[in-house]
Amino acid sequence: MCKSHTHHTVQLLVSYTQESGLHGTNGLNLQTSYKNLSELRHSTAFCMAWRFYHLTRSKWTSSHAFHKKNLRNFQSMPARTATGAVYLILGALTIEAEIHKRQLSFLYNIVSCDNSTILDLVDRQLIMNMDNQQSFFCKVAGTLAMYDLPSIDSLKQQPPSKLKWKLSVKMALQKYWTKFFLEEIESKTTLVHLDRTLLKIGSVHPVWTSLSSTISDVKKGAVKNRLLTGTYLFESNKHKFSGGKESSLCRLCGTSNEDITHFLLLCPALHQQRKALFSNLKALVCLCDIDSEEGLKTLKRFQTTFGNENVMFVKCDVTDHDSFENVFKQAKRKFGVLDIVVNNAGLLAEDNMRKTMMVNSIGVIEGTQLATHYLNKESGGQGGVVVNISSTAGLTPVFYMPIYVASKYSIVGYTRSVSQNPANKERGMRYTCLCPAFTDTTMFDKKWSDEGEEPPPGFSEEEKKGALHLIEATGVNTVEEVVKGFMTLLEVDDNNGAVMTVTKKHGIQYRHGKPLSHKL
Ligand SMILES: NC(=O)C1=CN([C@@H]2O[C@H](COP(=O)(O)OP(=O)(O)OC[C@H]3O[C@@H](n4cnc5c(N)ncnc54)[C@H](O)[C@@H]3O)[C@@H](O)[C@H]2O)C=CC1
Ligand SMILES: CCCCCC(=O)CC\C=C/C=C/C=C/[C@@H](O)[C@@H](O)CCCC(=O)O
Repeated sequence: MCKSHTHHTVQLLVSYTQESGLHGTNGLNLQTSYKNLSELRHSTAFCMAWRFYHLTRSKWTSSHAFHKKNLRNFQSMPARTATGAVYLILGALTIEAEIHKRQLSFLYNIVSCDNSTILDLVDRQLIMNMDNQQSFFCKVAGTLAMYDLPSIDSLKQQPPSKLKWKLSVKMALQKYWTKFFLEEIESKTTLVHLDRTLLKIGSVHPVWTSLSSTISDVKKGAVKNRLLTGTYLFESNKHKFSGGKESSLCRLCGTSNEDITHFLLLCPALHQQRKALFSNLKALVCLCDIDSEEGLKTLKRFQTTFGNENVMFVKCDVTDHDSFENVFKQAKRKFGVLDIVVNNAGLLAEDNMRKTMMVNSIGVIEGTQLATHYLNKESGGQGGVVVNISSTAGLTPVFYMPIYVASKYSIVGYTRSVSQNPANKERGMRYTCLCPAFTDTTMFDKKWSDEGEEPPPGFSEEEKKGALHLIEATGVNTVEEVVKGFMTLLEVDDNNGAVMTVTKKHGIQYRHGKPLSHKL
């Protein structure tokens, strides 16, 4: 069969097979489906031909495109899906790698055979033809180098067992292409919900392996896959893309805009499904506060929601190193692994400069250092995220609370600086900063809005007036609004160094743009 004939025949065969029911959404388990197609493709003369012939650039390009399209179709992924995700989720090799695999197997067969005529021919080729780009030996030498495999000479001198060679080739190909695609998807914002640690060429992502083969389950898998790869179209996307012509309201509940947060966490119409799914998830929370009375009240509430065993309270003073470290020790003892630390303790006491700086500034720095030690991959942790609670008063001067402002500015500068540490990547650490404006909490006491009350300690009547004026101008966040910003900081995993404000007027905003890589 001539090579163009082979190429065309294989493309046709594959297309017919997909249309005749091999496709995952027709009810056949996707893994089985992909395996069958690979077998089919490999059993034809396709690879036999390709391992020797020099294909034209356009044939290569069309083969790559054809192969990728097949993998996308299998997984019901739209054309806009990031290439790396198409391969990594199915764990599939590229067509180039498939051909390399066969090329290397063929090489092994000839260099390890005991036919002296063939071996002489190999020697002659190695002397005469290594500069000829079209020669099999020249090509295969390049393939060996690409995958960091032993040279032809060393293979000839000490051929490993066939099994060992097959295994080395498989591992080398998987390693190379996993790295290649992980690098390719690193900066893809559409893939923020995809856990990189589950992606490996050679193994199928749980989004496919966790499904049964029923048609409805395979279809659900396709939706999950689109959510993971950022290609699912929510009503809010349709609204945006249609220039406002289509509604952004969720079709299930009809009350809020449909985006990923609404769909996964908030939509009341999906409450039952969520309850069933989330009941298996454990939210392990360690609360700590200097005020044990309030702390224990909150513990009770959390126990009702998350279960007695999943929450704990440790009394602590964040200005005291040992007291603060004790929280990390106790939490680690009970829960095993720590992955999120929120440095939230703070106070407003303009009449006590030292206390303000100790709690709001030193306390946060201490908490960040302890978190780095207890979460860090290099010191036995699994990596994680630190959220430091500053304030909009950490970004703008406020004349009547300069000490509070100083303490909150320091958190922004400190968090942005530690986030630039080049070691964070290896350590698996990221650091973020949340800056809410006035928010309806205990700290935002009645005295700020009630004209009849005395000004708070450390404030004159004049300063209180200034505060009320500012509060009126900026508005007061609800706790839920701040929580939404907080959850976004936790969930978006490429936001190391992010500083987020939450204000009544503008909602969630990132400040300072995307953090720059280390500038010094
Ligand atoms: N409520 C608001 O308008 C805003 C608050 N923030 C910040 O949010 C954080 C939380 O504040 P809120 O919930 O509003 O106030 P809150 O007063 O309810 O919470 C602060 C907590 O910190 C604890 N704390 C104080 N000193 C401590 C110490 N030495 N060791 C351990 N715990 C200590 C307090 O006991 C209290 O439970 C604070 O850092 C605050 O500065 C930021 C912007 C706006
Ligand atoms: C009253 C209870 C305690 C106060 C706790 C706070 O931290 C509240 C925030 C304090 C001051 C807020 C100032 C807000 C200023 C606005 O102009 C704001 O919109 C500016 C935001 C700064 C920025 O985006 O760069």
